[in-house]
Amino acid sequence: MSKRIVVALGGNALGKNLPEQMQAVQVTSKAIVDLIEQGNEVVVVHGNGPQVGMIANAMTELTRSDPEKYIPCPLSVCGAMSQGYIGYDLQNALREEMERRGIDKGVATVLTQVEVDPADPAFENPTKPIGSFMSKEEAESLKESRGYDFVEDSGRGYRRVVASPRPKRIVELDTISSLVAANHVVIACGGGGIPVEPTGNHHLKGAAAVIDKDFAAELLAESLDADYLVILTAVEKVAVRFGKPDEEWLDALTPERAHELADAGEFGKGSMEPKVLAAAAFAESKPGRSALITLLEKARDGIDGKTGTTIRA
Ligand SMILES: Nc1ncnc2c1ncn2[C@@H]1O[C@H](COP(=O)(O)OP(=O)(O)O)[C@@H](O)[C@H]1O
Ligand SMILES: NC(=O)OP(=O)(O)O
Repeated sequence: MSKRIVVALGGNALGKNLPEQMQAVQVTSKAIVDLIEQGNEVVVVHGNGPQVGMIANAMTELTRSDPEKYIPCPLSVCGAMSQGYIGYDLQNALREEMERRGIDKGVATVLTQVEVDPADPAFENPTKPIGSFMSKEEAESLKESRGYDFVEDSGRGYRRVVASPRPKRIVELDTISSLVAANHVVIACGGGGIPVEPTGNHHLKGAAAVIDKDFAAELLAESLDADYLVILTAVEKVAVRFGKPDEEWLDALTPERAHELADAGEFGKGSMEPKVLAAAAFAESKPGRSALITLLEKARDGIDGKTGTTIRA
């Protein structure tokens, strides 16, 4: 039976540079078009951690090269740039894959703003890893020279961390909804959405943050009354005791169990934890809704119930 599916794609699944991204979106598009071919309505949300970090770094280098000539670029604008260039590649790869399979559907990227609360405590406690992975020494040197915060990210190296407030409202929701209703494939809320704060006079002010795309995808899935939230990442299943000799991969979780395990610190902060919490929130938001966390290449098998971790009430 056809379902409305919101697919959240990990930023790390999009490659580390432009040529890698170009290749990665081919694989990604095959997985997504598989779902479209089965008759599902698909809305795509992508991450931007590595990409927004790279853009912010490039813009900072530019300003440092000539502070008279180049003014600093806000993180919200770096987020907007990442939505544009990831959307550009993803939109083209999806269009090409659909054309190859004879699927006649439009595909559009909606530059999406997402409201956050300026009083969100996340602004005082940066947790969102962005940019490339680096050694402890490199991280310490950048902390010293630029004042950035760093964290060790799930055994893969050190990464800069920035504030990651919870998404409150999707500004362009009506536009996204109209495109979905008109049977288009929509790419929206990229990088969790451009974080903005309402000012009370119609202006939306960019916030210095990167929203977690799993939480934004959850909000979008609820707002569009989707049936299924599919979070595609670099592991096939969620684990307990992840990376330890007695690691155990999980086929299924209830939202209650997901919360218990998150409280026990089983999931990487800023990596697996937001995915599990977003999946649990969606599964408990309305009877019949469920979520899946799996490997990008296994999306179809996951939806067919053959793999992945399913979160269902
Ligand atoms: N308990 C866990 N189970 C599985 N993976 C985990 C767990 N804790 C941390 N991780 C890490 O989280 C990663 C997924 O997060 P991340 O790479 O940030 O996602 P994204 O695909 O959105 O970029 C996995 O590849 C794995 O290294
Ligand atoms: N914005 C965001 O959540 O990006 P990642 O998926 O790359 O972490």
